[in-house]
Amino acid sequence: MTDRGGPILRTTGLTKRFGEFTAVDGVDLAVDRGEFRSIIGPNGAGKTTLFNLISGAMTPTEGTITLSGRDITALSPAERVAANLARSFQLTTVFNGLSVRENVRLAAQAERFETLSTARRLFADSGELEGVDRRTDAVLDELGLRSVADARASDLSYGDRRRLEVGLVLATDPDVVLLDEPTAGMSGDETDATIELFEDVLADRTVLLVEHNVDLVMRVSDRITTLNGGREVATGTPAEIAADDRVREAYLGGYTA
Ligand SMILES: Nc1ncnc2c1ncn2[C@@H]1O[C@H](COP(=O)(O)OP(=O)(O)OP(=O)(O)O)[C@@H](O)[C@H]1O
Repeated sequence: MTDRGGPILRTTGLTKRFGEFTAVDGVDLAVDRGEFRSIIGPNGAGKTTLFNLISGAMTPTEGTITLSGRDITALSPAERVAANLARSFQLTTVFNGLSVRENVRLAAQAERFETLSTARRLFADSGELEGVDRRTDAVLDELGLRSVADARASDLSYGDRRRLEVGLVLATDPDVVLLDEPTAGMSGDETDATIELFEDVLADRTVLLVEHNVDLVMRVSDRITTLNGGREVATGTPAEIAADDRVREAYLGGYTA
C-alpha cells in the first residue's frame, strides 16, 4: 500500500482501558501528510493517553496505529523514532553540560544508529559519521543556531534553548512530530515566540499537537480533533470547531470563539 495522498498517521479503533475505566475509546484519526493537527478537550478527555499511545509510551488495549501505511502498534518508542515518528519536546533531553552542536549531534546520531545492527553501531564507518555531521549542520542552520553552536546549552538564552529543543526533534529528520503541551508554563510572550518558531520550522512537517491552550490551537492548526470522555467529538478546521455546538458542549461553555 502506498501512502501518497493518504493519511501519513492513522489510528483505527484506538482504545485504552485502565481496569474498568476507558480513557481512550475507539478513536479513529487520519492525519494527512503536511497537516498540523491538534487534539483538544476538557480535563480528563484522554488527550495525554492518546498521545502516549501514539508515541509508544503506552500500549493500546485495542486498535491499531499506522505510519505511512505501516503498522507500528507493536513498536517501542525508540523503534517509532527510527520509523520517523519524532518524540515531543522534552526539556530533559537537553544536556546542559554539552554544547549546542554536541546536543544536536547526539540526537542525530541516536536516530541514525537506532536503525543499525549492534555490530554496525560498534564499527560505524566514517561515511555514517559524516552523515551525522551533515544532518547536525543542517539543523543548526535551519534553526539559526550556528552562531551559538559552541556555547554550552546551560548558557543559552531562553529563546535559543527553545530552538535547541526543536533542533533535537528535527535532528531525527522526522516525518511526523508529536508535541505534548509545548507551551505549558510559558508567559504570553514566550508562547508567541514558540508559535512563531513552529510556523517557521515545522511548516512542511506533519505535526500532532496535544494542547490545553485553545487560542494557540486555533492559530496554528489546519484541523482540530476534539475529544471528550475518550471519544472523538468532532474534527474540523479551527473555524468549524469554533462553531461546533458539540465542542462547546464538551467544554461546557469554557471556550467561545
Ligand atoms: N495510568 C492511569 N491509570 C488509571 N487512570 C488513568 C491513567 N492515566 C490516565 N487515567 C485516566 O484517564 C482519563 C484521561 O486522562 P488523560 O490524562 O489522558 O486526559 P487529558 O485529556 O490529557 O487530561 P488533562 O487535560 O487533565 O491533562 C482521566 O480520567 C485519568 O484519570
